[in-house]
Amino acid sequence: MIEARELTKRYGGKAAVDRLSFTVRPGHVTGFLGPNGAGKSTTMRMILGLDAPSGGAVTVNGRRYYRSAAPLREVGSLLDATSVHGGRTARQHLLGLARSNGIGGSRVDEVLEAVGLTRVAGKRAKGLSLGMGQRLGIAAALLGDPGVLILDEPVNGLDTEGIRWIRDLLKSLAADGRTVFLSSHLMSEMELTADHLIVIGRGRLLADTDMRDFIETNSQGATLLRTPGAEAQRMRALLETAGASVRLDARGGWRVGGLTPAEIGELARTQDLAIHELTPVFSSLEEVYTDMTRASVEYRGTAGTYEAENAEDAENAENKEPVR
Ligand SMILES: Nc1ncnc2c1ncn2[C@@H]1O[C@H](COP(=O)(O)OP(=O)(O)OP(=O)(O)O)[C@@H](O)[C@H]1O
Repeated sequence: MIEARELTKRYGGKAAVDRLSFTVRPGHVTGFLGPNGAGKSTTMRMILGLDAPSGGAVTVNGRRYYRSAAPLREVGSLLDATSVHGGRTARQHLLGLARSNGIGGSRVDEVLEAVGLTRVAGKRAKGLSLGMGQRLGIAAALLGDPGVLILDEPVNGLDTEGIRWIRDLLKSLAADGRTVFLSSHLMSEMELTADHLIVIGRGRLLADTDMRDFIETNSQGATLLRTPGAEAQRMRALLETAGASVRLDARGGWRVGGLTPAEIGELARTQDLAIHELTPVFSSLEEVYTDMTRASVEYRGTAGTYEAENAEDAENAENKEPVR
């Protein structure tokens, strides 16, 4: 269990983390979301005792983590997979960590096997691919068989198979009763992996909520509509005339907003148009998250005029209560 209470970190005059309170519970995969610069890494570093809070406190299993006698047995973390001595082999790297934490050498072989690096265990870290380096970081996090895992962007650099592997791994670790806390900018992956979410923006809590509740409560209701190809444009025109928003859905068919499925069906009947599918759909995590954090985006490409566009949004967001 990780508990943050009024956790704050200031750099100069600026609050990178601003009175953040949340609890990360065992038995769940908790996703930690926020735009670039929102304060995720700073929060994780404070949990691990690598940065000192300017105010408030954060504990792991009720204690400040840096006071732990056998840290790797309590918390496994992956913050930066490239922070490995390039001249050491994968096995040497893990053996060094194991020794300094009183962990036997046989565990090193177990975790190498678990992350699929046994074949390259004798290879120097600087010769490992991005994905292999990421797996080595995950192996180090698992080394002490810890009850709490804190992973900053663990799928960074992993291929499709690797992403699926880590999804299954994290879910099974949570199902074993461990506390799993991870950040990622890959929303589609987060939607599949996490069952709870903590969302921050500009260092402040925006939401601390169950994943399904978050999506269902904040979704713009819409309907997926499929019609025979020959009638699609007539159907679209009919819906738009009735005031609906209609756009192509990535899965094929139209995504219709502003009308209920029953209203769509009745409209189609008036023009004798056939319907092959009419399914209520929720927004994706990405859509809900993008709406929620729009005001908190600190770094944005120049195609959007951020300062002017968001000044008012940001003010409104700061006065909002977090979603719980
Ligand atoms: N050592 C530091 N000195 C000064 N400012 C810092 C320092 N570390 C972080 N910051 C600032 O604190 C804010 C939060 O940064 P942080 O890296 O925690 O965000 P993040 O949510 O992890 O971002 P990203 O998604 O880009 O990794 C940013 O404005 C960053 O510039």
